[in-house]
Amino acid sequence: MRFVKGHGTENDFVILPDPGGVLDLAPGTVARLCDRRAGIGADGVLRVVRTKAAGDPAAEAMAGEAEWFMDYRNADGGIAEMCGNGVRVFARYLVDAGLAAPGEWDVATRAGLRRVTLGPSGDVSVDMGPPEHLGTGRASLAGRSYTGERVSMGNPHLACPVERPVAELDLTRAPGFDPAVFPDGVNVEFYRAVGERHLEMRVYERGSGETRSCGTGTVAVAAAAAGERGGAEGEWTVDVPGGRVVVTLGGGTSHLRGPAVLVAEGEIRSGWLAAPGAS
Ligand SMILES: N[C@@H](CCC[C@H](N)C(=O)O)C(=O)O
Repeated sequence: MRFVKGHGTENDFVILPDPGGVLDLAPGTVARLCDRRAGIGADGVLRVVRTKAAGDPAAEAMAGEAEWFMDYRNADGGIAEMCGNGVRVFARYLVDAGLAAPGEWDVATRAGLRRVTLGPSGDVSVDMGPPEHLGTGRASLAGRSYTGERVSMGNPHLACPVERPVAELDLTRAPGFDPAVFPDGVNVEFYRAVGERHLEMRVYERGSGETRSCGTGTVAVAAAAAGERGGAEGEWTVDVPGGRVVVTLGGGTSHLRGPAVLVAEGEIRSGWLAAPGAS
């Protein structure tokens, strides 16, 4: 099976081209592919499938509007509704592979259609839809409790403001949260203002652990920070361990812009896929 490796601000993905939807992507297979020692290594998998062949009625209902469906999986094999860096890398892959033209078009995702804008090379921008503010929530980390804003970007986030530099946080363990408040789990972001409309952020992602960036998370923290300042719309810069993205809030939606890089491509040995360790 062919694969491509890519990343958006070092949030990295194994891209699996499966236009006809023939691939049986079991959670264990995804986890093995994402394993950084025994597999290729990544924060998640992007299966590139034609919307009409996605094998999911909700996805196939978008076939008239989007040719391609982003079937995103977390590193643990679990399914997530949306991935902001993933959709940008997905779009870059489609253009690079000649499967879509540079310009503006919709990608189908489990969270609905997402409009991407890209040239033949360079940054990719995506309309992420309106951040949904759901009130406050709490997380715990290293014996401390944090209050944040619950934000849905199609997937669940808890955006927690902190006073100290985010580099000082210990994210080697998962933050605690109340499963009654977050029955499907949650991506927990910690952010701090470092300038005017300028934030730094670290994240512990549901299903992937600490990653070096989370696109939906950067929009969630920008939306939370804007909410604290009375709904400040416009451009927000968000620094993450893997680089920098720009979030624009306004017009009843949000946009995420940043790099999307294809790094390598190759062939996954079919013997390894069938029986890892045996080939
Ligand atoms: N890294 C992604 C988010 C991936 C999904 C997330 N872990 C979840 O389970 O919701 C991004 O760039 O948005």
